[in-house]
Amino acid sequence: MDTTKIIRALATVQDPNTGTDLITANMVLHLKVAAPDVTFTLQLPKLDNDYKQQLNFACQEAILDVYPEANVHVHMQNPGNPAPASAQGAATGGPQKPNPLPQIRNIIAIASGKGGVGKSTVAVNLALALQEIGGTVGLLDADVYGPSAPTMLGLVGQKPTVEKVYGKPKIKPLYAYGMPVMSTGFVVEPEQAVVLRGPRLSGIIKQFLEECIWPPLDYLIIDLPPGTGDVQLSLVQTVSVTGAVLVTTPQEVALSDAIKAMNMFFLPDVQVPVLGVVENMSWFTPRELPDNKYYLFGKDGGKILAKKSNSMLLGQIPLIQGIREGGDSGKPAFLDKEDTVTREAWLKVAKNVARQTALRNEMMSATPVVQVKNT
Ligand SMILES: Nc1ncnc2c1ncn2[C@@H]1O[C@H](COP(=O)(O)OP(=O)(O)OP(=O)(O)O)[C@@H](O)[C@H]1O
Repeated sequence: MDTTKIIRALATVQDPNTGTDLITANMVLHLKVAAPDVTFTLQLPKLDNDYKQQLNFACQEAILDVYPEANVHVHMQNPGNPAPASAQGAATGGPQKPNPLPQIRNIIAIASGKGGVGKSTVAVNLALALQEIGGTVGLLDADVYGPSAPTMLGLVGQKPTVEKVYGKPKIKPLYAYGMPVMSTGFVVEPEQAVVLRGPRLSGIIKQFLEECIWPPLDYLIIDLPPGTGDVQLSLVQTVSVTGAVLVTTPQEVALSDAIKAMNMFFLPDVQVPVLGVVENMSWFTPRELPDNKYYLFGKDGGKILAKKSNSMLLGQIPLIQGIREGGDSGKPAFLDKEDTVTREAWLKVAKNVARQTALRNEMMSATPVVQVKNT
C-alpha cells in the first residue's frame, strides 16, 4: 500500500463545513499504513455526530476506492484536545532540548538567495492565503536587515507589549488581519540591525521564538533574510523547522544565488526539507490587458530550482502593479477580492504548501534541531 496514494485519496474528501479538502485543511494526523490497516486521526473543528459520521464515510469510501481490501480506522479528535505538534516529534540523533513551541504544528521558513525577489511578499500573502483555506497562521518577520512586515501589514509605528506569564515577561505579538505577527522591525531600527552580529542576532531570533506568546498555530511562517547567515543558523538551532519554501525570480542570476540558499538547508547537519519553490515576477500582465503575459525576466527559473531541490514548483506569481501597491499600502494584494488572478495565484501556492507539508509530515520524522557545537 502506498501512503502517497492514500494521501491523494484523502485529498479528494472535502470538509463539508468549508469545502476545503482534508489534506489542505491539515485535518489528517498520525496516518499509519500497515496493509491492510490504514489508521489516522481526523482533527475536527467541531463536535457534531452527523458531521463526524459524514466525514468518516467519505474517508472510508475514498480509501476503499483505491484499496478495496483496506481496513480503515478513523479516529476523531475533539477540538479541545489539540494534537501534539506533528513537526516536533521524535527527532533523530542526540538528546533533544525540550521543544519551545509545542503549540505550533508547522514552522515554515521562506528563503531566497538574494534580496528583492519578493520573499517578504510571498511570506505575507502566503500566510494570509493559508489562513483563508482554514489554517491558523502566524508570521515572524526575521528579515533583520530589511523588515517589511510592519509596512506590508499596516503595523508601522506599533510596538508589541510585554506581559507576565507565570512571573516571566513575555512578548505579545501584534495582530494584522486576524494573524499574530512579530517583526524585528518592531524592536530594532534597520540602521541598528546592520551592525548586529552573530550572538546578538541569535539572541533576538531566539527571543522571538521562545519568549513570545504565540497562540496554537497550524503554521508559523518565517520570513528569513536573503542568503545564508546567522539568522538562518540560529533558527535551525532553536526550533525544528518543518520545511523551507524557496523564492526565486525566473532569471539565471537569481537562480544561482537561490541554489546556494537551497544548499544550506541540505547541509548534513541541517537537513530541513524543501517543500517547494515559488517563482515570483514570472511574467508581467498589464491591468488593461489581463490576458497578456510578457516574460520580462525569462522563463523556467522556478522549474529548474524545483528540479534541483528535488521538490515542486508551488506556483508562479505574476508581476502585477497591485502586488507592489498592496505591499506599500498595508493591505496585501491577496486581500483584494476583485483581483481574482492574483488571489488564485496565491491560493494555488497556499494549497500546494499545505499539501506538501502534510506529505512531508507523513513521510518523514521531525527535522532535528541543530545542536550547537562547543568549540
Ligand atoms: N509579483 C510582484 N509584482 C509586483 N511587485 C512585486 C511582486 N513581488 C514583489 N514585488 C515588489 O518588489 C519589492 C521587493 O519585494 P520584497 O520586499 O517582498 O522582496 P524581498 O525578497 O523580501 O526583499 P528583501 O529580502 O531585500 O527585503 C517590493 O516593493 C514588492 O512590493
